[in-house]
Amino acid sequence: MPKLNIALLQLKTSPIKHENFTSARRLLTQALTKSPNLDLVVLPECFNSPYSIKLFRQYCEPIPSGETTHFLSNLAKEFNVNLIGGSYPEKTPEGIYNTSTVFNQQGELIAKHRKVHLFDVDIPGKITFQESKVLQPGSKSTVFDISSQRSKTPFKTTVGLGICYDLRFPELAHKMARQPHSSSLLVYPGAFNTITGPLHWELLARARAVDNQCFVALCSPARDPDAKYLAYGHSIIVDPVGRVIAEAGEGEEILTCEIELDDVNEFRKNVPLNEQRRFDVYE
Ligand SMILES: NC(=O)CCC(=O)C(=O)O
Repeated sequence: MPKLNIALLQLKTSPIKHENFTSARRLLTQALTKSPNLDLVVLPECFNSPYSIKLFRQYCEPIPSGETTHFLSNLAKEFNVNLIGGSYPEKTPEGIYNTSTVFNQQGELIAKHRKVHLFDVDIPGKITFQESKVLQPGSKSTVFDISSQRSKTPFKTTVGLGICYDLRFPELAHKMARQPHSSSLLVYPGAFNTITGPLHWELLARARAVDNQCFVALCSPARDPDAKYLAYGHSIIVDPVGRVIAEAGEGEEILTCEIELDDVNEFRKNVPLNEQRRFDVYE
C-alpha cells in the first residue's frame, strides 16, 4: 500500500528574512526527527516575510535566481525531501506575483505556481485586503508528479497546488483533480485570518476534498499576536471522504500525517462521480 508521509511546517514568520530561513530549517530538522520517512514537506504562504501589501515590494525576488529559491533548493537537497516552498513574492519585469515553488529530493525546481485568485476583500469593520494593489494574478493551474525513494513503500503520485484564496474556487481544484491530471492530493499554502478562518478554512478544505475525492492539505503560518495580519493557523489535512485527519493549533507547530494514497482510488471507485458527471446538462 503506497503511503505518503507529509509534514506541514506551521512556522511563525519574522520581518527578518534570514530568521525565516533559520525557522524553516529548524522545523524541518524537528519534523524529520519525529518522522524520518517524510516524503513531502510544505511551508506556509508568504513564509519568508510578514504577509502585508506594504511589504511585497520590499521582499520580492526573482525566481529562480533569488536567495529564497536558492535556500529552498539547498534545503530539499540537503534533507533529501520533496519540498513545497510555501509562497513568497516573485519579482518579474511585468510585476510582482505571489508564487510557490516546488523542489524534488535532488533540489531541482520541478513546479511553480503563481496565485491565480488575488485576495481582494472588504468586510466592513473587520478586514480589508487588496492584493491586486501590488500583485499580478497568475494565469495557470499547476500540477506536478512526486515520487519518493525515502518511503518504505515507494510511490509516484500527482499533486495539485494552489495558494490560499485559490482554495475558494472549486473550478481550479476540479481542473487539478479531475482527468487528465487526477491529482490525489491538493496542497494550498495559505494564510487565512482570524475573521474568515473560523468561518471557512476547515469547511473549504473538506469541501474541496469531498468534491474531488482526494486528500487536501492547507499549511498556514503560526499566529503572531503582535502582527498586523493575524493568521488563523490551524494547518489541516483532510482525507478523500472529507474527514479531518490532522489539525494544528494556532502557534508554531509541525503537523505530520501518513496518507494512504490508495484511499483516493478506492473512494473514487466506490462512489464513481467521475463516470457519472453530466456535462451535457451542466453546459
Ligand atoms: N492570503 C489569502 O489569500 C487569504 C484568504 C482568506 O483569508 C480568505 O478568507 O479567503
